[in-house]
Amino acid sequence: MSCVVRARKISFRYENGGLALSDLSLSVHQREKVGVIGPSGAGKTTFFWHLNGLLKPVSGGIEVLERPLAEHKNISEVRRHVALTFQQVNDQLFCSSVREEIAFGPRNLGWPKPEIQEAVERWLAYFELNEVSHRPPHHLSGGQKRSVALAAAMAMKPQLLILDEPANDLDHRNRRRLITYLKGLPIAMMIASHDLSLISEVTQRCVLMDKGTVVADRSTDELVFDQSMLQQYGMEAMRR
Ligand SMILES: Nc1ncnc2c1ncn2[C@@H]1O[C@H](COP(=O)(O)OP(=O)(O)OP(=O)(O)O)[C@@H](O)[C@H]1O
Repeated sequence: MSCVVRARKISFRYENGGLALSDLSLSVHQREKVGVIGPSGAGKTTFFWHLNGLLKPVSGGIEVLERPLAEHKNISEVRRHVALTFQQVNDQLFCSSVREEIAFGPRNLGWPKPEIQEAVERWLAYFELNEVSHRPPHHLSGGQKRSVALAAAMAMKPQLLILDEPANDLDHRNRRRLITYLKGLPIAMMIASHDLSLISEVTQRCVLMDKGTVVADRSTDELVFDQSMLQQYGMEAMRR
């Protein structure tokens, strides 16, 4: 099966900072759902920002759909395939209505009107946003904002959806809804979260990061219950 994204030995250092990524290699296949866990500061967000070109590695390389990032026409093309949703959902919403927010990406890509309309209707329905479709995203609840950000990402038909702490600000009911939505999306996904139960419900494979690199890459069912492994990295495993 071909890879949606492949990182080959990437390293990165922030200005004035230490090494945030160190020789990190990882591949994700089409339709594969992968959890990314690790202690705070392990480099999860930094890694995600490399996958759609927001940051560039100082060494190593990233391939999207089997082509190095530099060989894609431009960075917008990469971001069409690899949709990143931010930890702070407010950073992602800027249009005057939910409808506009979902239409923004497809419109920017120059899609014909009927296709844009179809994408908007499809994702409004999937994320149960019809009732708020004319409201400004900034006036919605945290759960609804999260859904709008996901709908806007999905409207561009990405091959890989990257979610950074998607359940951060959600109450129980909205967290349950999010899990159902994510399980139903038939595309590759990478989810960074400290919520191991969410990771175990949505993903089949899980990588553990520490100090900017991958220290374990196993089936989610094994890794999230591995008390001795997770304890080494200051994390608490799930209990059966
Ligand atoms: N803008 C920045 N400038 C300098 N150092 C940074 C910057 N952003 C992150 N870092 C450092 O890079 C390392 C990796 O941070 P990153 O946010 O990627 O980790 P993380 O695993 O996503 O953490 P968390 O689970 O808390 O979200 C940390 O040591 C962090 O302090």
